[in-house]
Amino acid sequence: MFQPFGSRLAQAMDHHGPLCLGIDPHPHLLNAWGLNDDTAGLATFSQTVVEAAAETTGVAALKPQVALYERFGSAGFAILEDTLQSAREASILTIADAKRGDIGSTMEGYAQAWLADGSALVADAVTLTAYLGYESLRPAIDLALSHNRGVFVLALTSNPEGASVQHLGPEGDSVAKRIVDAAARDNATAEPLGSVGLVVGATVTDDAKSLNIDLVRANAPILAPGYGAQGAQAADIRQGFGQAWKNVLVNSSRGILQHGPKVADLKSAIADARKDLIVK
Ligand SMILES: O=C(O)c1cc(=O)[nH]c(=O)n1[C@@H]1O[C@H](COP(=O)(O)O)[C@@H](O)[C@H]1O
Repeated sequence: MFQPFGSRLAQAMDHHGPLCLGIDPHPHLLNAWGLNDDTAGLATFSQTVVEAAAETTGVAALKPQVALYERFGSAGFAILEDTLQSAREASILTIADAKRGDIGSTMEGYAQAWLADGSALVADAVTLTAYLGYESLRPAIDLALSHNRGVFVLALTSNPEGASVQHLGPEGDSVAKRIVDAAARDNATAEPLGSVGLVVGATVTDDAKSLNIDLVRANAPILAPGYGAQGAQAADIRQGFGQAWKNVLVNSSRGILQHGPKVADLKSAIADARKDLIVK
């Protein structure tokens, strides 16, 4: 793992395409897969998704949704650790979707949990929220960069409520724009792609334009959830991101997971999504 996260992700996207498969073990999905909503069901679900991703070309990264493990307490975290480990063994990049954020001194603890060598929960990258200010995330950003890992900072989220905070600010200087501009500074010299990623929902690309946000200059991997279950369509996402599309990692969770529990069916859903997202 000698290359920066941004380079490793760029390589994975060149090979697999732009799909990030979210591992979101919702109770209703466990039930639909014929599993109990318990830790045994959680473990089977998670291992099946990793197996499907490992057996096919098309998944540039796996993004386990931490909340849906956390609901089982320490037993859920143990399964998350195993899931991250299995993905590592299959050489698939992992993004822990933990959405962490805190004052700098205690942010260091979250950074150690998700980004430090040897931590049981270590992932290639973690999602962060900058509500306490972008610079409060510095311990995680610095640890990520020094350990060839990455972060994805929420900028413009896919949910309709996000605008009530993220669009605030004088014209041309919204909260979201400030976050993107701050990431751009951290990524300024990185090639081919920075390791300080941004989350920009696939459903809100119009907002990025109207808020005058320059996603190309950010030189950031852009995690774009909203494809599939939240309704964003591939052609609109490509068009919406414009020149920044080459840096976009499109997440789909329920849209693909609903095709389980058979590995073969998950693999064909992955192949369909890949085909849908890639323009030849
Ligand atoms: O950080 C995220 O991944 C995220 C940010 C965002 O703006 N919107 C969003 O949906 N997500 C996550 O992306 C996944 C979307 O799942 P599906 O709607 O089932 O594809 C969930 O795990 C969400 O928590």
